[in-house]
Amino acid sequence: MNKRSIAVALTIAGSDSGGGAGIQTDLRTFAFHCVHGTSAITCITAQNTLGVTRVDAMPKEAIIAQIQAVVEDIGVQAAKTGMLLNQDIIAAVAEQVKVLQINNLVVDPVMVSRAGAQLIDDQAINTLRHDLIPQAAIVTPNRYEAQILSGLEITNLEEMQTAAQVIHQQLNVNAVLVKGGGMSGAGRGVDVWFDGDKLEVLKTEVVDTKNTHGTGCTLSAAIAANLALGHDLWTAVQEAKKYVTTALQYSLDIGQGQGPVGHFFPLLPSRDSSAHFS
Ligand SMILES: Nc1ncnc2c1ncn2[C@@H]1O[C@H](COP(=O)(O)OP(=O)(O)OP(=O)(O)O)[C@@H](O)[C@H]1O
Ligand SMILES: Cc1ncc(CO)c(N)n1
Repeated sequence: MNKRSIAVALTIAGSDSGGGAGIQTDLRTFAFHCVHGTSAITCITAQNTLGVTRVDAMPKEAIIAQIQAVVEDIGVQAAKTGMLLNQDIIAAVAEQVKVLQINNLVVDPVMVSRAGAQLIDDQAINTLRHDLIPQAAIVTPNRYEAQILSGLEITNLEEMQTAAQVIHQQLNVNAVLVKGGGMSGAGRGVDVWFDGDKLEVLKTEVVDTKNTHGTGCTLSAAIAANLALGHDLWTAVQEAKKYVTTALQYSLDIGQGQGPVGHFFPLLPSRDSSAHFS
């Protein structure tokens, strides 16, 4: 049998039982980019469109074993991290990224939900800041995470731009994308990129939907997928931004709360960009 060559990406993240964020969304995003998805599960959330009802952390040895099993045999061209939950897990992941020399790492610093609730404690944030983020090709904080990482309040586009520059400098990270999903008014859905050279505003149309669960995971997974395919970082970010916008246009109206973004649009018989699933 012929061996086919395919790009491989790894997601190090939590499981979302509702299928809208975390590992489930990451693997779907990889698949729809024609990238083979591998995973290291950090925690199991009991979650649906209404929220998270329980979180169980995986033992750190199990997380390390998953990463080693994938990288030492299969190898990965890119990776992303999502929900890492606690300091022990963050430290273990940071150590593996270093030892196994995982390149093209996208760090989605999952710390605060879009609604503004802090998900991990201060010690964990410190370890994220010092041990993991400096190893990233790009870090993708949302508005609230960018506030924590920069120490600045963010209420408008100008403050997003300042925060991106401060994070770049203070955390010694290659590139920063401050995401504007949590902004109101004209800033909603506008992201800011800074790589120490170019300060860019990424803008697509605002999608008017309540079903935005998994936008951050989809964006970071799509950046990783594009990096695995060999695109440069700036191209990967632009492509990923377009991808998440389309996924929002095809978001799924399931459950009683905030439904997830939709990844199935390439499979639909007739694509109507104004259509939402219902
Ligand atoms: N209504 C919207 N219209 C257009 N783009 C949006 C909208 N909501 C979010 N986005 C985009 O989705 C991407 C993810 O940003 P967001 O700020 O939602 O991340 P997050 O808070 O990490 O997401 P999550 O809800 O998965 O935790 C960004 O590119 C953002 O601009
Ligand atoms: C498992 C998981 N990862 C990330 C997020 C952030 O959207 C979430 N809600 N759940």
